[in-house]
Amino acid sequence: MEIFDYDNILLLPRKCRVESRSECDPSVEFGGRRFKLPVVPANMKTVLDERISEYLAANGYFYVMHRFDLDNVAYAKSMRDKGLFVSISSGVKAADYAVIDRLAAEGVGADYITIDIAHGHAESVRKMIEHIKHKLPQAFVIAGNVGTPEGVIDLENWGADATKVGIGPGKVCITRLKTGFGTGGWQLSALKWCARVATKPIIADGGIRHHGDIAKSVRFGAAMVMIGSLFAGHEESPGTTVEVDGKLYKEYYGSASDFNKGEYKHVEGKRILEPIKGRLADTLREMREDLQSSISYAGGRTLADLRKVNYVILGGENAGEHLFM
Ligand SMILES: NC(=O)C1=CN([C@@H]2O[C@H](COP(=O)(O)OP(=O)(O)OC[C@H]3O[C@@H](n4cnc5c(N)ncnc54)[C@H](OP(=O)(O)O)[C@@H]3O)[C@@H](O)[C@H]2O)C=CC1
Ligand SMILES: Nc1nc2c(ncn2[C@@H]2O[C@H](COP(=O)(O)O)[C@@H](O)[C@H]2O)c(=O)[nH]1
Repeated sequence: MEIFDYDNILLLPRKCRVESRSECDPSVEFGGRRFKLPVVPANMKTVLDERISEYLAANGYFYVMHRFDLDNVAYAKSMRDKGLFVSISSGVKAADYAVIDRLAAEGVGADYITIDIAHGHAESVRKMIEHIKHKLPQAFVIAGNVGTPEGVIDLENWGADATKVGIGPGKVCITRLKTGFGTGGWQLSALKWCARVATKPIIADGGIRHHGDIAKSVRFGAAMVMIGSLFAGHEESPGTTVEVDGKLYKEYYGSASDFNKGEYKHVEGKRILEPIKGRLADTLREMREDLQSSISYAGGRTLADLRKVNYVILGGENAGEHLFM
């Protein structure tokens, strides 16, 4: 199997078919809605809050609200009151079952539910998918995280409508150091490996460091790309602002860090400081422009055209040119 990651792959251009990059359409259909970008901010406390999720939903972007220190039912009701779609996260504990029961009993429902646990290839996830499908059959269920084709196949067979791939490639992740497991360092080839067996959409989760990595994720099979660090550190971001040597930073911490958990138990995440990088809307605009450029280099007009390009692996024993998947 080829092993590579975002920083040692480049996509190869094909003859341009547009006169302007504005003709390239980076929008994507996902779970019955069309979104402006195949990108979703990570469901983490220092990446988004209620205000950011409202902004995203109201402006044509996909979002997944985090599930930490949040009343999911009250949150879902407030989104419904504003006429916005509801996309929440769920764990697999008793309290999470109670949330699903209340969403059903109170008629609030949810449009998207992301079951988001560290080791998502698990019976606990099978049971939660089953429960959601029973109580809220209209909800689009995203389940993860997994890092192997076996994980994708099982989650799909258990009823997940999309799977989330990525064990430990995140910027604030320490899973591979603490446990010796994961897709950190080879996330892009793990995505390719998983996409080969997937029959439903995959969300590539973690490891995105540059906007070009979004196009690379789509090339190797992602329908949607989940991003933490590039979205943390905006003026609107929820993390605490910290000043170091006259420069402003925002904190960005892992959901499995002691900062998120409130205790040092099964810690698999750390806290870092992200330099403040301006307004979220500007980053989203630049991501859209960059992805339009990517599509033009692919010789295409839509996101799907990115899947058609060849690529080269730079350096290492897998180096060389590759024709299609
Ligand atoms: N993508 C990634 O690489 C990772 C992401 N995270 C993120 O951190 C957050 C917290 O994750 P998590 O701790 O799972 O969520 P929860 O604290 O909600 O735990 C979920 C359940 O899964 C169990 N569990 C967690 N890890 C394992 C494991 N390795 N083997 C068996 N059971 C397990 C927990 O039990 P118990 O605690 O008793 O074991 C608990 O019952 C999530 O948002 C998750 O996505 C965390 C680590 C890696
Ligand atoms: N191993 C851990 N992974 C985590 C933790 N908190 C979040 N995450 C994952 O990281 C991505 C974001 O990655 P980035 O490279 O874009 O910053 C996020 O979506 C989760 O899947 C954690 O504490 N440990």
